[in-house]
Parts: sequence; C-alpha cells; structure tokens
Amino acid sequence: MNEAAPKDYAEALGLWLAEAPSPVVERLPPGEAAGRVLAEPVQALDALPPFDNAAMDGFALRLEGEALPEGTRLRPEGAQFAGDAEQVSSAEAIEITTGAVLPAGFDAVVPVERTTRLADGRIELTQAVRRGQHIRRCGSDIAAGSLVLPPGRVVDAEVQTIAAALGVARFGVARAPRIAVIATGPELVDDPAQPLGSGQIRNCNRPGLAARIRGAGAECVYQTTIGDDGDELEAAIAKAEAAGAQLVLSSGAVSMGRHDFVPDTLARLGARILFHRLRMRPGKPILAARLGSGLHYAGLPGNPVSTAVGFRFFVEPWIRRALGLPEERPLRLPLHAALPARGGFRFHLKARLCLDAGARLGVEILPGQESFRLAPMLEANCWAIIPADSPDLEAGSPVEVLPLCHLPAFPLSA
Ligand SMILES: Nc1nc2c(c(=O)[nH]1)N[C@H]1C(S)=C(S)[C@@H](COP(=O)(O)OP(=O)(O)OC[C@H]3O[C@@H](n4cnc5c(N)ncnc54)[C@H](O)[C@@H]3O)O[C@H]1N2
Ligand code: MOO
Repeated sequence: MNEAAPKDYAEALGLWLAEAPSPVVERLPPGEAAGRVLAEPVQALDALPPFDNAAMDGFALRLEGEALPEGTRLRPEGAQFAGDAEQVSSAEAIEITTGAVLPAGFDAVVPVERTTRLADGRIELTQAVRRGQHIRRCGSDIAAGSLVLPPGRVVDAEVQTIAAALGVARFGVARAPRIAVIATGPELVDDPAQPLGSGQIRNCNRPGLAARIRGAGAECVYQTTIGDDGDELEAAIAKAEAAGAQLVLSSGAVSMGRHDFVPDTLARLGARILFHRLRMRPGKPILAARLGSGLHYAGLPGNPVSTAVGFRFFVEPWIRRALGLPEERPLRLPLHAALPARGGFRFHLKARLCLDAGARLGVEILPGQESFRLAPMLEANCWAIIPADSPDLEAGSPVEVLPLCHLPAFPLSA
C-alpha cells in the first residue's frame, strides 16, 4: 500500500483522471436518449422552417413596391391551407392559414383581423401592409447544413424537440459509464421495515450513491452491502465486474480504524493505489485504485457527506471524462459573510446561492458543516470550495462555487 504523505486535491485528481475512460459512442433514437450526452455533432440536413410560410391566418398578398396603403382593396381567389402542397396562383390575394406554404409571387401576409370583407367579395386593408410581413422564411430559424448541436450537449426537452423538427432519426451519444456501489459496515440496515438494533444505523450511502450515479448521467449496474470483511469485499468486486462495472465505489472502511479493511484488501488483490488520504475535508481518507483487470476503484469515506463530496469531486469528474464533457468551471461569487481561515486542508462547504438586499448573487456558507450532518444538505444548492491555506476571508470575498451535481439545471459554459 502507498503510505506516501497526503496529496493535494489537484494532484490526486490529475492521477485519477489520467486513467479515466474515453467516451464510447452508441446510437439511439432521440426519444430514448433523454439525459444522455451527445458524443457526435448533429447537422441540420433540412432547413427550419423547411419552406417560406405564413405566420398568421389571413391573406397572402402581392406587393408591387415596399408597402400597400391602408384602404387598398383586393380580390382574394383560392386558398392555401397548412399541409396543402404549394398552389400556383396568379390572384392578387389568396386566403392562407398559419404554417401554410407561401405560394410563389406572394410577399406579405395580412392577418384576417386587419381586413374587412366588402359586399362584392373583395377585402379592404384596415392597416398598411409592408413587404415581408408575417412571413417565416425558409431556414431563418436553422439553415440547412448548419451545426445545430455540438458534442457535449445534454439531451433535454429542447434538444429532443429540435431533433424531431429536423427529422433526426438517431443521436450518437456517449454510453453511460457503468458503476457499482458497495456499502461496507456491519452496522448498516438496508430494510426500512427492520427496527434498528443497538448500534445499528440505516444505510443511506448505498441508495444515495445509486441516486447520484443516475443523476450524474451514469448507470448503477450493481449494488450491495457487506460487513467489515475482506473476503466479502473481494466477492462483491467480482460480482460488480461480472455485472459490467467499469468503476466500483465503496463507502466506509478507508480510515484509520481496526476495521478499515478496504486498503488492505485492495493491496491483497494486487491493486495499484493511486492515492490514499488527501488534504481535503470532508473526504480526507478517500482512496483511489486500479485493479489488475483495469477496474477503477474509489474508496469513499463512510460519513455520508464525505461520501457525497468524494462522489462530487472525484467520481463526477471521472464520469465527465467518460461522457466526453470538458472540465467544469466553478463560478466565483462573493461570500455573504466573513469566513475564518481553516488551515491546510481544502474544504468543500455546504452552501447556498443567495441574493443580497440589492438582488446581487452571492454565496452563504451554511451552519452544520460536520460530515455526519445530512440536514443542511437539504438547504444547500451548491458547494463552496475553499482552497488549502486560505486566509481569513471577509464578507464579499470571491469564492469558487459548483452546483451540487455536475449536470445543473442552468449549465454555464466558457
Ligand atoms: N483516528 C482517526 N479516525 C478517523 C479519521 C482519522 O483520520 N483518524 N478520519 C475521520 C474521517 S475524516 C472520516 S470521513 C471517517 C471515515 O471513515 P471510514 O471511511 O473508515 O468510514 P467508517 O468508519 O466505516 O464510517 C464512518 C461513519 O460513517 C457511517 N457510515 C458508513 N457507511 C455508511 C452508510 N452506508 N450509510 C450511513 N452511514 C454510514 C459509519 O457508521 C460511521 O459513523 O473516519 C473518521 N475517523
Ligand atoms: O472526510 Mo472526513 O468527513 O474529512 O470528516
């Protein structure tokens, strides 16, 4: 086992990501690709709108010049409805509905409510009409041949709508990375119906990690709970591999206690330890390794917030690599209140974006930062990152902030 001095976060992350997998492309119909990340660009084969068409129900008109004055009288002949093939018409006006092809030679649309119908069947304009008004031009939304969706775009409702509008039959998306969860600890109870015995607690890291995996765009292919036993861990790792896992996450048993058997078991299995223990909190005892089979392993500390931090700051960057996503860029936001120096560790603090009296965005550090406290996580909507050896910070000092999940509701890019 590598007992080298604790590494800092950046160095450890570099070691870990250097071995992360590259994206593997699979082709899916857009309807099945929700939440997936595009691995290939999407080009518009057709223009959108695909033809010049009316934006209003009314009449298509021919204009000699730039405008027709109010009071002009025109005789409509025929009709062009949405879904009709383009009519050939030499009339001075033709009835038209929203979305209908604008027949050749017509260059404006007047809404029906801007006309009055005369007794002789003609219409009279109650307002002047300008050339081009109420016409949606072919390709004015998306030009044929243009790049519509770059790789790295998450497939959401907007992407699915545009893909359908353009007739995209399949997306090339990154295959969801396959991850397994092994919760360790004889104190853990999985069944919510089971009353807790003395010394027992409910297992929240196993379902919590499974949910984080799904939310981060990966797939949880196997999950189990084991006692403090190396043979059980070895068997669980074998099952995770058989289920197709590329990465195994364990929670617990990586610290200094007599039952912290994960590092020794990995050493017995011949794993290469990339790092163990970092100058960061929560998550100080985190361990990363690579097994001989190529399986990636992250030993996350058992305190639930340490598990969450290990996931957010190591597993999610790994998932981003496997999905072909670029490195995240934290926001820099002013602290709502002063924050005393915290020493030589990098801290990930439960935090909340907030507005000051002038409605300016800032970040509030929440009370209850210990890594066993879950309740503040319900208040939190981001992590504030305080680098190692930061001095006392005054209110208003900028700090780096990342959302709770790497796939946020409001993605920001460079
Ligand atoms: N002498 C030292 N003791 C500890 C150190 C240290 O440096 N020296 N580090 C502390 C830090 S920091 C952390 S974090 C914890 C992490 O320890 P482990 O990863 O070995 O985790 P456990 O001891 O197995 O569990 C810690 C804590 O979390 C609870 N737990 C574990 N798994 C789950 C689960 N699936 N669901 C809910 N809660 C879970 C467990 O019951 C313990 O309370 O070590 C400190 N100690
Ligand atoms: O990871 Mo421990 O939670 O640093 O407190």
